[in-house]
Amino acid sequence: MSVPTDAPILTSNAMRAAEAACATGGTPLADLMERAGAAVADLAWRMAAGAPVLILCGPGNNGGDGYVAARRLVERGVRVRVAALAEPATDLARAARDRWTGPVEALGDDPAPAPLIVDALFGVGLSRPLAADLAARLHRFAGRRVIAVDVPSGVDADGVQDWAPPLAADVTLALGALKPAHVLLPAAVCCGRTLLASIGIDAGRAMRTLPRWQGAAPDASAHKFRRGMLLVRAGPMPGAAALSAGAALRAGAGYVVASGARDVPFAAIIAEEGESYSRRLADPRLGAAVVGPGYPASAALDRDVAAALESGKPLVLDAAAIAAALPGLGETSAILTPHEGEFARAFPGLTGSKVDRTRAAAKRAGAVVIHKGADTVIAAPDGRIMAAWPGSPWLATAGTGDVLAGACGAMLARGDDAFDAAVAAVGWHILRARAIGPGLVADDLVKA
Ligand SMILES: NC(=O)C1=CN([C@@H]2O[C@H](COP(=O)(O)OP(=O)(O)OC[C@H]3O[C@@H](n4cnc5c(N)ncnc54)[C@H](OP(=O)(O)O)[C@@H]3O)[C@@H](O)[C@H]2O)[C@@H](O)CC1
Ligand SMILES: Nc1ncnc2c1ncn2[C@@H]1O[C@H](COP(=O)(O)OP(=O)(O)O)[C@@H](O)[C@H]1O
Ligand SMILES: [K+]
Repeated sequence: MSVPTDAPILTSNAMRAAEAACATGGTPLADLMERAGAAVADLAWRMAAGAPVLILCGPGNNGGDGYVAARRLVERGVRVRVAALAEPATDLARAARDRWTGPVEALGDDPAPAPLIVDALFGVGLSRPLAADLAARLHRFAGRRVIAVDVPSGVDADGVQDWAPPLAADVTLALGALKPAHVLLPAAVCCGRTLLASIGIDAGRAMRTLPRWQGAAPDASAHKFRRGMLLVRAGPMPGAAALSAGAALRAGAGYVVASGARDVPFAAIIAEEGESYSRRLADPRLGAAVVGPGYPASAALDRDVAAALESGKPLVLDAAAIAAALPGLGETSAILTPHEGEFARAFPGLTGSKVDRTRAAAKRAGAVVIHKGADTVIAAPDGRIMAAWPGSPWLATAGTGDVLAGACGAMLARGDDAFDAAVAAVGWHILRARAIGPGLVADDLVKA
């Protein structure tokens, strides 16, 4: 499973708007469909490697892409059959169908499978779950290699509904831009490897997949304080703060103070008595502070969060510190790092896809939100979104969230904009997890 890095993502509505803008700008929609179908054909030609191909066409423009691909594949000498669910229902699809000169079988007659199936039944226009009889028909193709055109048919492209597609894809070719379904669970796992055919649409930069993390080496003028000084506040489970502090050093902070933690992973971490916390917050060299790792809700947490907010420093707020800080967050530059349960508690009543909910939470809080999980979504209050699918499933182990909070602190302490800091920290976290792989424990992210 993979998606292209630093690639645009559009919802179905935004896609239609981009499509319309293209048409207004002088590119007819038929040209877009021709480019889409050509890209599908090119991929199918490579994947078929000489074997026959069966293209399943739906009634809309997704089906239109299928007819174009069929024509293009025949031109390249591939043995192609087409099976249609229904007659084309749009002018574009009808025109594409009319230029396909081969026979069209009926999907309802259960056509024989081929080694490669191209699923061009439904794309962003799916308006309800697939009928049971169609799902049963598609199940019969399971086990063949499958290319999904735009999205696997049956998936809600916007990622709001968790409808399951009957036929998971080996490769999904996203058209114009990725859609939320390519980066959100449960659909993302059904897409296999997602590729992007940009087909000349201007997809903007508001919502994207994570860029590959590339930590720049410190420049010649660097010194420890300029690289960022970070304070990590320990709670009743000081091991969590120790992991955060260690991660911050590894992620590039120049100077890390752990307040109230004794057993820190590196001698280079300044482990201080908890009493010096408020004094440290006032240190003019301090770039940022982390509160929350290993610190359950309590009056003490409330006091520590209040002191952190009072300091005016950029903050990383994790776990119970998120809900504790929200009422007083004001203009504080902050990154909030909830997992699903913490998110639901801190931001009740939000609906829509994980992207919609994370965007709304960032706006409500006026802070950057890293909504963690296998399909991590990062949102800024100004609407910027970054989707981190697929991370590394080896991160599903205790303490890795503490490591992420520390990495966020390092990026904030060096002066990054909070959204850029969150993106860099998530990228660093995933890259390190992938490098370690099987058997990863949170300490490895810090020590390895
Ligand atoms: N964006 C771009 O730039 C480009 C987009 N392109 C392509 O267009 C695709 C979007 O096309 P689209 O809008 O025509 O919708 P599509 O997904 O084909 O399906 C709609 C049809 O399905 C029907 N229908 C819906 N649900 C159903 C169900 N459960 N069971 C049965 N029927 C159902 C629905 O009927 P209705 O809901 O009205 O009953 C309607 O007839 C996009 O994904 C991409 O592949 C490229 O060609 C070029 C550039
Ligand atoms: N299945 C998964 N695939 C990829 N990343 C995951 C998965 N499960 C959890 N993660 C990541 O691991 C981290 C876990 O954080 P969290 O739940 O706060 O753990 P802890 O509180 O024990 O430190 C997050 O960065 C999350 O995105
Ligand atoms: K499809």
